[in-house]
Amino acid sequence: MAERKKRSALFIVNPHSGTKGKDHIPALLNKYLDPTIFEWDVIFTQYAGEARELSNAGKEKYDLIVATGGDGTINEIARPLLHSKAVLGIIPCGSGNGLARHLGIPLNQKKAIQLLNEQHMMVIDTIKLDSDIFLNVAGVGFDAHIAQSFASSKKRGFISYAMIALREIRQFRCTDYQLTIDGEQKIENASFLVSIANSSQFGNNAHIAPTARIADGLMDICILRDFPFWYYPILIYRLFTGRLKNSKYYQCWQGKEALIKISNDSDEKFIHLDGDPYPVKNIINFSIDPLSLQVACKPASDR
Ligand SMILES: Nc1ncnc2c1ncn2[C@@H]1O[C@H](COP(=O)(O)OP(=O)(O)OP(=O)(O)O)[C@@H](O)[C@H]1O
Repeated sequence: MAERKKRSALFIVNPHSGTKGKDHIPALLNKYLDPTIFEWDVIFTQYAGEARELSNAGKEKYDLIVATGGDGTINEIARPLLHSKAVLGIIPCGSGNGLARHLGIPLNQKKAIQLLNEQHMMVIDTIKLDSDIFLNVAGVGFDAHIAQSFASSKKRGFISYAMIALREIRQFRCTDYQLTIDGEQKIENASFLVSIANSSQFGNNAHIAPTARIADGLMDICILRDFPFWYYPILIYRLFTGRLKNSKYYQCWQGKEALIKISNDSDEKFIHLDGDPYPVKNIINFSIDPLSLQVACKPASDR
């Protein structure tokens, strides 16, 4: 009987992501990835941006390209894979793991590898802005400000992120944003942040868009208005329990296109895309790219 052709997989490991070491990943793959289904290569990145180059070079050769890192690593690897035949896999090793959590991919690395053996996948939306894309959440305001500080911090992980947020909250100044969704103007006053969400959470179960669906052809556009300092603990509680919708400082819309205009006198310098900071322009145009990426995940009934 003819032997079934094996699926080829490339594991791209970001040693810089999250707080845990990654040296054990090749041994874990040897132990738990099914060699009757897959043949595979493993590459550790040497610098930021290399994951994207490796993914681009590998997308014709490999059936599956697996991001072994956090949302920033996933973003880099996914960019060349849009509308291609290659499937994105995820072994969550980041600080927040927002997309993996949304998709129900186990945070346990052994279980995440075993899930790849099951060969389930779904097709998800992604969101475009100029020449960039993101898969999970992007935004301007406080979260972009924190993303910038976090990127230059030597320590990763949730505790480091939370410490930076606590330090920065007191001196942070809100900005005036004009927000237009599908041609209709929604707000033009001060906001603490504006988030564009494809999935429901930033990571670490911080649900900025609790009802967002990742394959519905829509993005969720959420704002948090300026709030008094005493409200901060209540906000954190609502964020982590998926109850932001009940807050009078929160509003969320859905749409296919969104335009954010940042006021000229703002000192806003960054936007974050999947948690990584980029220089921001005064006018940002987002549009949904429906069902543009294949991702290995649990069957719908198990999510
Ligand atoms: N070898 C490397 N050296 C330094 N930085 C790297 C390297 N490989 C990738 N990077 C960069 O590391 C950054 C952080 O990675 P990533 O976002 O995956 O982890 P994280 O921030 O800890 O997790 P999360 O995004 O889930 O919170 C990314 O911007 C990525 O471009």
